[in-house]
Amino acid sequence: MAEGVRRRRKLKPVEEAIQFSLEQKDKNGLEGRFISHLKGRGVFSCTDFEKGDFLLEYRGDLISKEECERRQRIYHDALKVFMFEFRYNGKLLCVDAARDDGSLGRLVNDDHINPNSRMKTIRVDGKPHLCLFATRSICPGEEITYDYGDSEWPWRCTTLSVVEPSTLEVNTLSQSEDTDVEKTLSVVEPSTLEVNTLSESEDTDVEKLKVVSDQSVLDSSICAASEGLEKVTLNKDQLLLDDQDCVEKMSPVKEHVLNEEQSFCAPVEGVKEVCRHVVVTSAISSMDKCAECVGPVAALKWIGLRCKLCSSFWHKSCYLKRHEWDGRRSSCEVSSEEDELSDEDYIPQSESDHQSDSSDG
Ligand SMILES: C[S@@+](CC[C@H](N)C(=O)[O-])C[C@H]1O[C@@H](n2cnc3c(N)ncnc32)[C@H](O)[C@@H]1O
Repeated sequence: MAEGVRRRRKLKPVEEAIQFSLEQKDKNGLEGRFISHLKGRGVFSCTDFEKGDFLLEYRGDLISKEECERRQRIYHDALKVFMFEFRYNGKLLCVDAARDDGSLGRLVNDDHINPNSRMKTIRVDGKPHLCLFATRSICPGEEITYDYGDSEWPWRCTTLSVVEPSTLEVNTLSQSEDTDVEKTLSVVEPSTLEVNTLSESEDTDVEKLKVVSDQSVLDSSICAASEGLEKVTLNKDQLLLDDQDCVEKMSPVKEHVLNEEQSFCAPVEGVKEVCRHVVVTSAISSMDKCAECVGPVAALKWIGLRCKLCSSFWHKSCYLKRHEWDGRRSSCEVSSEEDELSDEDYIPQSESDHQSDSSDG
């Protein structure tokens, strides 16, 4: 067949995952949307996907356990949820997606009951990448979800919050979404160690290992334990089998302190905000959350305050509730860090600052 008319071979899902990982791009057919004040944003399909299809990469900085610990010390809670820890080749690693680079992988929400995708690690040029693959067919309009792993994620419980009638707000737009229950507890199955070798039509040339965490290491009631993790090892040109070790666990960080005594998945206790914030006025993405009220922001891009060190952002009025700000810089209570930025680094406060204050909290 002549070169010009040779039909391009459809890429296998893992090959596609490599391609998108290398290009640092998201695939067409998916979009981010604001869902509700409780859930924040999510990712939705605008096309049909088949079981096994590559969907998205959870893109961010690939960092070591030590760097992850360091960033956790300075990040606000609202940013820590974007840190995805996982074990790879026996090492604890983290993909830090706290910086909003516009990628969709960081916006995919949890569903432990009926998720439609699963996170796998693929190796590209020697480095692990976290990629989501469909576990069933997905229709246009469906939200993409995966199981964050066994943990007491607050949204998983079923306790209804009691709202005083006097504080009820009439908001026709968000009413239906906000009747979502507030979740405070979850039932967690005890972890067991199991290793399965599975084969799936699309990935027949790779071995997939499923490992659920060892109970001796994890307290299942508090840990973001691993579940259904799969590893696909690849390089740019070739799919390789890699059976020497397996991915033990992966999950977005749920407010963890990582140190040797507490296991990897112990919850944070008494972690103080140590960032001496250096705030500047900044245009904030319409879908980002204020670190203080974790609340909604304006429908359009808004002007708020952003810390240059930890990248948290706030409504100005929210920030001022807890911090001092002279219009140029600010500091948090607990820190020994000196901010050494020059005056040129600060954007003066302007009238346009906090134009979205109406949407506070
Ligand atoms: C990695 S972020 C996902 C994107 C997030 N929804 C946003 O708007 O930025 C993880 C955070 O999303 C929220 N989230 C994820 N799954 C959720 C769910 N099923 N219900 C409610 N909130 C959820 C929680 O606030 C969680 O800390």
